[in-house]
Amino acid sequence: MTVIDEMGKASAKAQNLPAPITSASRMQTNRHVLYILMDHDVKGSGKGAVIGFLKVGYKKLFVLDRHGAHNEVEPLCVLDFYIHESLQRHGYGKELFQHMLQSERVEPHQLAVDRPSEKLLCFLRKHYNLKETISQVNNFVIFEGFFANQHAPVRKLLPKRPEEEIKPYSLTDREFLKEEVEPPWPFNQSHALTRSSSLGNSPVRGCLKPFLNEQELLRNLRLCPPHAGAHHLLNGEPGGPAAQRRRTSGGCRGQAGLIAQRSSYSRYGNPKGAANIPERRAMGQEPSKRLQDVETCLGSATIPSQDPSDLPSLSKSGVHPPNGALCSSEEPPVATQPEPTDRTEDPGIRAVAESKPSRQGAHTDRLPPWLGSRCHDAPWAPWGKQQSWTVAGVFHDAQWIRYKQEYRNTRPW
Ligand SMILES: CC(=O)SCCNC(=O)CCNC(=O)[C@H](O)C(C)(C)COP(=O)(O)OP(=O)(O)OC[C@H]1O[C@@H](n2cnc3c(N)ncnc32)[C@H](O)[C@@H]1OP(=O)(O)O
Repeated sequence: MTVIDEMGKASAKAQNLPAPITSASRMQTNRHVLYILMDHDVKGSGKGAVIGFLKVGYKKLFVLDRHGAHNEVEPLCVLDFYIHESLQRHGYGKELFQHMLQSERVEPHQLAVDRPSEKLLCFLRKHYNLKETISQVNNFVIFEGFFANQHAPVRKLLPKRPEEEIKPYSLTDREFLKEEVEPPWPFNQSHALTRSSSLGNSPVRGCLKPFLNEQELLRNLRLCPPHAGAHHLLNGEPGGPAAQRRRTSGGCRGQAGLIAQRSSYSRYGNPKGAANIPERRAMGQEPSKRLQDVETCLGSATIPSQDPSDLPSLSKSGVHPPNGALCSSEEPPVATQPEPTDRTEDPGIRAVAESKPSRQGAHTDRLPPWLGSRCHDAPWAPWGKQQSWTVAGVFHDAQWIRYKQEYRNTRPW
């Protein structure tokens, strides 16, 4: 394994590659074949010395023929080829290559070569008269005669349209050298989980972005399927109040999606969660209406729950309700009535307490607007009553919400 790793490094260096494409570990995970040329007579350790190596393997490729038609083929590919610097141009390369051709029973023109170096092109021209290449859109090079007597089945696809660019969808072994682009949240999560699981480790979360920007937030929310409660809004007349609501309901589809969003929003971003709004306001950045809608909606989806039986004791012991509103030990906390907006009227996107508090609070002026909106629906307002909420159109009782709170830790305060 050490020998293979060292050979891979030397080859990468000779080709100016940033990282080796041949290593013992990679050989274990694919079905490539490594031909190694050894000098057994070399003096020294008595174990011989490696002169060079040639790595080949079958790969599914989409290649263009002379007429520009796509062909799905699975040829034998030359993937890596290296002869030690001190021994190049001594005929060792030819010896190794010839052995491979015989062993694999292929003709040189049937091969595809993965991004050949100038030296290799000279080598193939000199020894095998491979001069004429057929242009490809990927990194593989094929030569004239490739499509004659194909040993592998060739499946013709529709000829490419001239105005369209063909994507290089044949992966090369050198593809990993390109910078890996991480898909946006939440797709990166499943990727991270899969990768770590395949290694036999317990799943490790991928990097969650500390704060989703507005565009990402809206885009991700739109991925959630619409819930039943929002359908009547979606069917409303354009331009009317229903259309106004449609914007908010569209951004907050699906309860599960809401909660997932909320989690990442508070846990990995600003510890205050939605408190980004006033901060941005202070910085002169007014969040857009849509974002406010979404954020309020997210806040609503994680309404602080209280088991009704706990509420009086909370108040008596002087513990403040979780939204931070001050309250006397005698009186229940008072909710702030937010500015009436279309979103606070929207049953599909906000949590609605069955019994709404009627009084306006004097202590909640320090609360930001979205907390006010939650206060309005404060579940602890009518003391001792059994509470239930409709979150994003789905009925939930206090126990459920409390469970969610405790086990998900999505409290924004
Ligand atoms: C898909 C891939 O693997 S691409 C990467 C190919 N590998 C490399 O570029 C690594 C560096 N190069 C090498 O390791 C070797 O030069 C190889 C593997 C390409 C060829 O091995 P060699 O043992 O040198 O080949 P061999 O001695 O049999 O044939 C020599 C011929 O190869 C070509 N060649 C070898 N070295 C060179 C060079 N420095 N410049 C130009 N052509 C060269 C020439 O056609 C040469 O013939 P010539 O000497 O008459 O000009």
